[in-house]
Amino acid sequence: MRWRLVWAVLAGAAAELAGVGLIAAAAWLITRAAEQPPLAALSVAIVAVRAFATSRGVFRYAERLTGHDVALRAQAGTREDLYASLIPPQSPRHGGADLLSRMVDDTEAVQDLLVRCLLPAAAALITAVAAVTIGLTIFPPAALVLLAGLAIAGALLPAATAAGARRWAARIAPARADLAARTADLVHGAADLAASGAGDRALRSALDADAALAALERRQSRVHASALAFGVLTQGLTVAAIVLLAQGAGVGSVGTAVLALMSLVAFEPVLPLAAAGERLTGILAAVRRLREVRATPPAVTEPAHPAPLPSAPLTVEVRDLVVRHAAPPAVTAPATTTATATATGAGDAPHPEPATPAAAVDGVSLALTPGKRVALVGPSGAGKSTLLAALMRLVEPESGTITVNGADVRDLGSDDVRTLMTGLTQDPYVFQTTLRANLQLAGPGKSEEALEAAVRQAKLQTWVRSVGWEAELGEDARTVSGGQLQRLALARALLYDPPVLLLDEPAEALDEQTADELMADLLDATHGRTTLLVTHRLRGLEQVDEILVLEHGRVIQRGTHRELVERPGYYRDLWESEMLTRR
Ligand SMILES: Nc1ncnc2c1ncn2[C@@H]1O[C@H](COP(=O)(O)OP(=O)(O)OP(=O)(O)O)[C@@H](O)[C@H]1O
Repeated sequence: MRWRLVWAVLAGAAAELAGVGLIAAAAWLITRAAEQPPLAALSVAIVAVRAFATSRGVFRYAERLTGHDVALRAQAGTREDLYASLIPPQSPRHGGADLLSRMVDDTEAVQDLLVRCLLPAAAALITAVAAVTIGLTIFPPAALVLLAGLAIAGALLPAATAAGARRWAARIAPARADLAARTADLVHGAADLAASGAGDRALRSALDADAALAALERRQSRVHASALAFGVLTQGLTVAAIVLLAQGAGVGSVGTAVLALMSLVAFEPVLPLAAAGERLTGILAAVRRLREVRATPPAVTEPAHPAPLPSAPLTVEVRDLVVRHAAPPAVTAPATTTATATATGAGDAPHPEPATPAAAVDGVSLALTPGKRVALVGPSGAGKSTLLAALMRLVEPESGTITVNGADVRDLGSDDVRTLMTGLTQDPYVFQTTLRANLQLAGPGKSEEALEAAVRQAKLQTWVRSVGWEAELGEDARTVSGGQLQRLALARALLYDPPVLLLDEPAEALDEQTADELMADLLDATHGRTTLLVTHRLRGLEQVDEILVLEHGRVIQRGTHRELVERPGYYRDLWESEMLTRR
C-alpha cells in the first residue's frame, strides 16, 4: 500500500509539473518566436512542448489509476475491519440506519481522504516548490510573490474553509443521521404507521428533517463557493503583481511571459485544496464515527487461551447468576438544538449520570443434567431471555458462574459455547435467500431427511410443500408470516441439534390450536434432549422435569407442574386463567 501511495503521489506531481513545464516552454516558444530567431534556436523548445504535452496525459492516467487503486483498497480494508468488528456481539450494538450510513457513507469518506485530500495536497506541494524554484532562477522577487500567493491559496484558505466547514459538519452529520433514521422508519414501519394513522405525521417529520438538512447544506455550499472565488481572486492578483513587478524591473517580455503563465498554471493543483480542506472536516468526522464502531467493546470478554470444549453428555450448572444490562445511552438532542446549545455554551452543562438499572437476572441457580428439560416461565421482563443470552455468551454476567461439565464458560471461546448451547432466539431473522438455504444455515452438510424431519417437527411441512424448498424469502420477511417465521427458526434450531437446546418462546405468534400442536410436538421432539424452554403457555409442561418461575430476575417458585399447581402463587394463577380461557 505504501509504495502504491508513493507512486500515486509521484505520478500526480509529475502530471502537474509537466503542465507547468508545458506552459513555461510554450510561453517561451511563442514570445521568442515573435522575435523571429533562426528555427534551430527554437527546436529544443518545440521538442519540450511536445514532450510535456504527451507526458502530462500519461502521468495523469498513471496517477488516476494508482490513486484510485490505493483508495479503493483502503476503502475495502476499512469495510473489512468494520465487518470484523461487528461479528462478535457488541454491547451496546450499533444498528439500523445509523450503522448503514456508517458502513456506506463513512467508508467512502476514507476513499475521499486519499483521492481528494492527501494525493492532491502532495502533488500541489511538489508543483508549488518546482514553480517557485523556476521563478527564483528567472526573477527572485516574482518567485517570492508567487510563494505568498500559493501559501494563501494552498494553506491559509484550506485551513479557513476547514474551520468554517467544521461548524457545519458538526450539525450536518446528526441532521443527516436524523433524516436517514426517519426515512428508515417510514419504509420499514410503513404498515404500522398506516395502521395507527400516524403516516402523515411521520412523513411530515421526515420532510422537516429533510428541509433542515437542505438548509444546512445550502449554507455550507455558500462557504464553499466563496472559498473557490477567493482562491481564483488570489490567483489573479498574484499573476498581476508578478507581471507588474517583472515589467517594472525590466525582466523582458520572454521572462515576464514565462513567469506569468507558469504562475497561472502553478495555481491549478493548489486551488482545489480549498474544497479539500472543507471536505477534510467531514472525512475526519466519518473516520471518528468508524473508529467508534470499531472501538465498541464486545459484549463478553474472550479468554486469551480458550480451554478445550467439554464433550457430551453435558451438565450445565448456573450458580447465583446476576446479569445487569448497561443503562440505555442518553437520548441526544435533535441536531438544531445541539448546535444552538453549543453556540450559547448551554451544551457544556453536565449530563445527569444515568441510574444503574436493576439486575435483569438476580441470583438464579439451576442445573441442566443430560436429558433434563427445564421450563422458564414468568411475566414479561422477568429476565428469561437474558438468562438464555448469558448461557449463549451474548451478555457478560455481573457475578455468579455458568459451568459446563465443571468448566467455567468464561474460560471457553464464546463461539465454542454457542456450539454447545444454542437454539431459538427471541427475534429470529429470515435471510434473503431460498427456504432451503435459510434452513441449511444451521447445518450445511445435513441430509435431505434431516431437513424434512426438522420441518416436520416444527410443523412447517404444509407450508414448505406449498411454496417449495427453492422459494425466495424476503429480507424483511414480508413473504413469511409471523408464525411461519417462528417455526422456520425453530426448524433451524432443531436441525442444528446442539447438545443443550435453548428455546425462547417457540409458540409465540401462533394461533391457539397450532401453538398447542407445536408445543406437543416440541415436547415429543425434545424428549431425552437437554432443553431449556422459555414459554408463556403452561399446557404440556407436566412433561418437563423442572419449572422455574422468574419475577424481577429472581426465582420465585420452582418445582414440577404437579407441585406448582398445588401451591398458591403465580404459576397456579396463570394455570387457572389459562384453563379458564380455554373453556
Ligand atoms: N439489551 C438490553 N439492554 C438493556 N436492558 C435490557 C436489554 N435486554 C433486556 N433488557 C431489560 O432486562 C429486563 C429483562 O428482559 P428480558 O428480555 O430478559 O425479559 P423476558 O422475561 O425475556 O421478557 P419477555 O417475556 O417479554 O420476552 C427487562 O427489564 C428489559 O427491559
